[in-house]
Amino acid sequence: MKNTTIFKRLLRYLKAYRMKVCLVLLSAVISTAFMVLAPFLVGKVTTTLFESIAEGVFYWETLIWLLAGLVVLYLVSQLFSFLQGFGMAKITANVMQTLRREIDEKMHHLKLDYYDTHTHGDILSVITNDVDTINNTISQNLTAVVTQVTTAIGVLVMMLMISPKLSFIPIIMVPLSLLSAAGVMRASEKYYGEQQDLLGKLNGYVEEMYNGQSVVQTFNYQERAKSRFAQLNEALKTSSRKAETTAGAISPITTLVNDLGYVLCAAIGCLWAIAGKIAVGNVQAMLEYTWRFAEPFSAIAGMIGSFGAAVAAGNRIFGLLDAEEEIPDREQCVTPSDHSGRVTFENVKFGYTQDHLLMNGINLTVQPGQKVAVVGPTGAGKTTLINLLMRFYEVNEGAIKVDGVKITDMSRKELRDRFGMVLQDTWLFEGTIGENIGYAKEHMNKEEIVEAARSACAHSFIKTLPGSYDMVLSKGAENISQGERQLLTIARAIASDPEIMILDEATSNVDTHTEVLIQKAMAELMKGRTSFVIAHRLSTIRDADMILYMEDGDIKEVGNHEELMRKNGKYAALYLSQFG
Ligand SMILES: Nc1ncnc2c1ncn2[C@@H]1O[C@H](COP(=O)(O)OP(=O)(O)OP(=O)(O)O)[C@@H](O)[C@H]1O
Repeated sequence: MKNTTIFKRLLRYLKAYRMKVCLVLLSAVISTAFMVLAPFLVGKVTTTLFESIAEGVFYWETLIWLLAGLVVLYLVSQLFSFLQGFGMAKITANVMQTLRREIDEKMHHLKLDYYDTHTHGDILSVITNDVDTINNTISQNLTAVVTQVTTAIGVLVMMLMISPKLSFIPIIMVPLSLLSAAGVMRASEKYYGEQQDLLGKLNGYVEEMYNGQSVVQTFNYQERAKSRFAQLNEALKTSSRKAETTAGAISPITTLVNDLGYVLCAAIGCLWAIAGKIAVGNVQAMLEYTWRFAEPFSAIAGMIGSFGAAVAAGNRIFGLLDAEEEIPDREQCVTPSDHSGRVTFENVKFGYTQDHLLMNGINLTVQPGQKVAVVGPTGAGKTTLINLLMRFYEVNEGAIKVDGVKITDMSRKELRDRFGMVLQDTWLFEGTIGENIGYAKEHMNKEEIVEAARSACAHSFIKTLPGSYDMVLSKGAENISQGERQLLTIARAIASDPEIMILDEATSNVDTHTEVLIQKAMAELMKGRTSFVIAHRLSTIRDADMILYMEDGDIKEVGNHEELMRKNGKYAALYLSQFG
């Protein structure tokens, strides 16, 4: 996306507050203009004092008026500066709230492949860091640009009013200092680029080595790891030193050029004052203005970096906001009258990418209450079958029906309400055990929660935990064991009482006793419901009503265990490879 397009889109968010933005900018202009007038009045005070001393008459009245004028100037300037800051903070807070709301809303409608192609850290960084970067740029730099431009114009006007000839010195010196700074800046940018690259490499290396500490030790890789780290660290030190020393020269160079201009202005001003061509106070005011004239230019140059960061952040935010969305639900959704849990696949074709079909025409009918086991080697398409059933992805051709209605004709909520899922990846949130079980359904009472836990064989272990159902689970439920986590997710699924269950590899990584408990709980969960079980361990699915053997995205064999064993095909080979 072009930088100008990003800026225009960002500015569009301010459109809703255009009146307020105008008032804020007007306040910034007024505050700065009053500030710019101050040195002129201070100069007048000096001239009056000088004349009083020279003439031996003290001009009290003029002095009091001038000082009172100064107080008013400062007061008005600070008042408008406060109004500007207050107004801008309110506007940016509202704009950021809108931006975050839009991102959040978008995330609920994104096509699932967005999550496949972007890491969680990346998406999180958009909603936090990138929005924050925009926030800082709008709140700090937008008004600062106006303030600095007003200052530059105001100071220039004042200098030209006081002494057009003396004004030539700062007018020439400022661009000269900026040009010399630009040369040094280009050199330092190169070193900064190198530094960022090396920093990225070092971070990546450290992460890899620390995460894989046990592997590093197993392979006795410590010494090589240390020497590689030392190499990267040394290179980073050199490029950081070069970047910092070059960048460090910018400020002394520009200050020196501006200081020379200042001295020149002072020398000429003094000579002219002695010759009576200019009032003493005006020389003082000119010196002050010379000083102030350089400031806006270096401030704006400093802001260019932050505008660059805002453009990069905007690019990422709009990249997310423009990402393709899932197809919306139909306006007139159909609600199946039947709640039996019948599932059919009719000539379903599907591919994750346009140019490659994974499934080439799946046909399947599952009767209500049947237990279907899906087996096959890794990458066979077992998870994909479930993803399509839950409508996480859209089929390319054909139709999937639940209780006689195409899933594309139902609302997603209606469809997903009919399903319960117990996955290997047990998702539990920070909260009490009771809340986690009750999450399945609104307004569950304590008895219903305990009943669900009993059916899931989870009640007895929950009773032994400190706090029982009120025990608070930590993030990722790290304070209970893997098996206990699985029993809790089964209890939650039982509590939700869905008509179709999906169970994915729920019994891995647990001890034998817990595995028996989990199998009992799962049997309870599947009772009277249509269920799909994805299992690698074939012992658990021998009693399935239907076994689907999948390979390369298609169903190669269908039947119950005895039928498939008699067939002596791929399922039989897989079974025999596990049980001899
Ligand atoms: N999000 C995705 N984008 C692109 N390709 C994918 C995606 N998910 C899976 N695939 C590919 O589709 C094929 C089927 O994957 P799937 O996850 O359904 O297999 P699986 O049978 O569940 O495997 P496993 O037993 O290892 O979990 C694989 O070749 C896989 O690489």
